[in-house]
Amino acid sequence: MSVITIDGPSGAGKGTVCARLAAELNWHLLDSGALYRITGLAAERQSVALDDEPAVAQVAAQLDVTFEPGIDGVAVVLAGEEVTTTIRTEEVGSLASQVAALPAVRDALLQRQRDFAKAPGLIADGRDMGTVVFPQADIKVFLTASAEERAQRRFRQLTEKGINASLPALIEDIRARDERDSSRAVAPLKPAQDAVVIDSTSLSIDEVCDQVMALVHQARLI
Ligand SMILES: Nc1ncnc2c1ncn2[C@@H]1O[C@H](COP(=O)(O)OP(=O)(O)OP(=O)(O)O)[C@@H](O)[C@H]1O
Ligand SMILES: Nc1ccn([C@@H]2O[C@H](COP(=O)(O)O)[C@@H](O)[C@H]2O)c(=O)n1
Repeated sequence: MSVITIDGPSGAGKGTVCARLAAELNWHLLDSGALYRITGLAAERQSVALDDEPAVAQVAAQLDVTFEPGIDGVAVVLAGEEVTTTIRTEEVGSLASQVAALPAVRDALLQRQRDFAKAPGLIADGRDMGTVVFPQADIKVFLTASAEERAQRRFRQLTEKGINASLPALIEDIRARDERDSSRAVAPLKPAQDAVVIDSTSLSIDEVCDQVMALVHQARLI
């Protein structure tokens, strides 16, 4: 059973690339950010203060969540309610990065993430997949891009959905999230020592996927 980890900052293209690779290889997919987003949302809905670490960790440990594959992708169902779109908002992203800074929350989600590793293989998307969750992964990629390019991508993504967005606000938000994710004491966002760094600032999605597939062939995983 092989594992490929793709870590990196928000908007670098991890989710897009991981989904394509998982489909192409017919492997399992772990969107670890979704677990932190769901934890943030569940804590807020249960009126749990985000700085109450034991209480938020309990929310994380007891998440009543299912991932239901369908024609339009994977539906996320929290306590019987579909929250697929809700968890993708910038607001929930911010809740996620707050709860993700709590060590007890990360501990509570660790085994749930490792349980996604099943034959024939797993593509794991996150911030600490190669450093903490799957340190023995066969291939580790750190996918990055400039903050301006990542904000532009997010801006296009939101305006295509008809959602009003401000580019300067998105740049600021992305920088704040990078700072929070990189400076936290536990599992900070950083490339694993043995990661291959891919800067996608001027690469297309296809070019990034081709580079990762070249690593897959080089490692003879398929
Ligand atoms: N190389 C690329 N060139 C242009 N656009 C891209 C590229 N990679 C991804 N995108 C677009 O950028 C947006 C963000 O990509 P994606 O959601 O995959 O990033 P992410 O790293 O998973 O972000 P997050 O961690 O916040 O979920 C999407 O609209 C996607 O289509
Ligand atoms: N392995 C991970 C994944 C995510 N986070 C935190 O969750 C936030 C949301 O993640 P997305 O990938 O869905 O944008 C992210 O900003 C991180 O704070 C994490 O800590 N570890």
